[in-house]
Amino acid sequence: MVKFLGQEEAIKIDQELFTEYCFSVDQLMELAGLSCAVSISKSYPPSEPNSSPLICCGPGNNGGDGLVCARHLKLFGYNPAVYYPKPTEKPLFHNLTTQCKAMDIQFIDQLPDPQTIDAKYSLIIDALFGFSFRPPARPQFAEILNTLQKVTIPVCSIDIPSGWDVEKGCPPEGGLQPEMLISLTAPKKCALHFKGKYHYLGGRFVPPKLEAKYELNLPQYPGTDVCLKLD
Ligand SMILES: NC(=O)C1=CN([C@@H]2O[C@H](COP(=O)(O)OP(=O)(O)OC[C@H]3O[C@@H](n4cnc5c(N)ncnc54)[C@H](O)[C@@H]3O)[C@@H](O)[C@H]2O)[C@@H](O)CC1
Ligand SMILES: [K+]
Repeated sequence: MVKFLGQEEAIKIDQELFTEYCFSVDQLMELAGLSCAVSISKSYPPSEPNSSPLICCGPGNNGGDGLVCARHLKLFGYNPAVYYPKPTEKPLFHNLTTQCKAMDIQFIDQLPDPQTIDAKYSLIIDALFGFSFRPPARPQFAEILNTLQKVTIPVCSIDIPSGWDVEKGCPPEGGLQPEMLISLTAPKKCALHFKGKYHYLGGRFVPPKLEAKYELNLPQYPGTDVCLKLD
């Protein structure tokens, strides 16, 4: 069985990819975001009427995956919009935002109320927080999560359902219940509590020696695919 990572282990693997293997964040983020877009296209094909995902991006690298994913979804024929309430100053994030805007992806300044979200969009892509999140969410994001909990369109979470404890899962007071989860690199322990329909693995960039060192026991990706549906 594939290994479900604890928070510290996920952070350690991430660090090792950058230090020992000399990947840049841009490289891994591009592969992660692409695998998210491909996974989403398999579960929610762009040919379905009104294929307008709203990608909610947080302040860290999980948000960056969301921006990359938005760009690829646009190329796949979707009409994505982005909500990015706390943009990061770093050049990488500035570039990703510029690329999206240059491709006519709409950025919205305010998150509408749940009813308006349901009427305007087909899917929420939750790229708010990944494996570095520590609950509880601070007020600005607690409010955003509270709104997203009330929408009835499906939610697809990238790496971690935002607001969840990376290891223990959904907080006792309630949280997002995504229909789809895309685990990147390897699933984290919270994914054991995921009850949605589609669980994908993406981020096909783990060097075999690193996989062996951490005994990730990753399933075999089919052929040249960048993602894989887990049972
Ligand atoms: N090596 C990997 O596995 C890769 C990871 N990537 C992505 O990077 C993610 C991890 O990114 P980061 O380490 O930047 O962290 P996150 O994106 O998980 O979040 C960090 C940000 O959230 C804020 N934050 C943390 N707790 C908060 C709270 N309680 N309330 C409000 N804000 C809070 C922090 O201040 C920081 O700005 C992964 O989950 C994955 O999506 C990919 O981009 C590329 C490869
Ligand atoms: K997320």
